[in-house]
Amino acid sequence: MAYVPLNIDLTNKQIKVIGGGKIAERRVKALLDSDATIHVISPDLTGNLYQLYLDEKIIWYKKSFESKDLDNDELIISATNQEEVNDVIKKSAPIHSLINMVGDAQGGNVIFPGTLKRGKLQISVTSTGASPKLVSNILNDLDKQYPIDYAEYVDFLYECRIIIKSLDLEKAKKNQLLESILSDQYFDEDEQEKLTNWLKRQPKKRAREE
Ligand SMILES: C[C@@]1(CC(=O)O)c2cc3[nH]c(cc4nc(cc5[nH]c(cc(n2)[C@H]1CCC(=O)O)[C@@](C)(CC(=O)O)[C@@H]5CCC(=O)O)C(CC(=O)O)=C4CCC(=O)O)c(CCC(=O)O)c3CC(=O)O
Ligand SMILES: NC(=O)C1=CN([C@@H]2O[C@H](COP(=O)(O)OP(=O)(O)OC[C@H]3O[C@@H](n4cnc5c(N)ncnc54)[C@H](O)[C@@H]3O)[C@@H](O)[C@H]2O)C=CC1
Repeated sequence: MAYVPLNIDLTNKQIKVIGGGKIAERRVKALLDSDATIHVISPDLTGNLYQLYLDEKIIWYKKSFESKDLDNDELIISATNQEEVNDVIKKSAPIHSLINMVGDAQGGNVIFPGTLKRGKLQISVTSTGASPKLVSNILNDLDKQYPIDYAEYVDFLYECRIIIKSLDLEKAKKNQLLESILSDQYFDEDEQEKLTNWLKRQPKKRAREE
């Protein structure tokens, strides 16, 4: 089975996480920024999940899973430590749902990659279940390669790209500019400022059309 990498917007979607242990907590943390509604079904919760429940970041059903618990869920995360329960969850999932089986890489239709985040830059790595530890090692290497302040650097690139797109230039010239802003000198904030100011002074596309 081949898994296709996609980045998904889950705003206002309904997510059910079944299980309240360590891995459920990891998934909930990965989903917290998504503005989805997160329901957790589990007789117990880790301390951190319980705090998220108190803070009203998640909705908690203090109970064991039953088939009827799944209805309009766009994403289901099966994260109990009971294989039989995980099997029932999989069988009860509505046909259209995305389902992640944390204990069986190929059992669901969604795999959570390991992710390194630097603001708008996200690097996701998966081995499709072959070796989570390899994924972890690769993420550690990437962590050293892309320091924390990369988030600001990526914001700078984003700002430049918006301006460059608006300029009165041939496509080839724009591509050249987009390439040149990747030069190491622009890791420096003063250089960044000089360049953005210069770009802002260049003639805009619309100015000529008018
Ligand atoms: C399919 C997937 C789940 C999904 O899609 O949700 C999955 C499945 C399983 N993991 C298992 C075990 C371990 N997982 C880790 C670590 C991570 N696992 C992650 C992802 C995934 N793990 C998904 C695809 C991964 C891929 O791309 O290949 C990471 C990358 C991201 C994350 O979880 O957030 C995170 C590193 C994050 C980081 O370091 O930052 C460690 C290492 C450790 O904890 O040190 C171990 C113990 C060592 C070992 O067993 O190898 C087991 C056996 C369970 C058992 O034996 O009971 C299964 C079940 C199975 O074998 O299928
Ligand atoms: N994806 C990954 O990286 C990893 C996945 N795993 C897999 O994930 C599974 C869960 O691991 P952990 O979170 O560490 O286990 P855990 O023991 O910390 O948590 C299991 C949770 O499931 C709940 N649960 C049990 N029966 C239930 C039921 N009938 N209905 C609702 N909730 C129920 C428990 O109350 C508990 O909250 C493991 O069995 C393993 O197969 C394990 C390690 C890493």
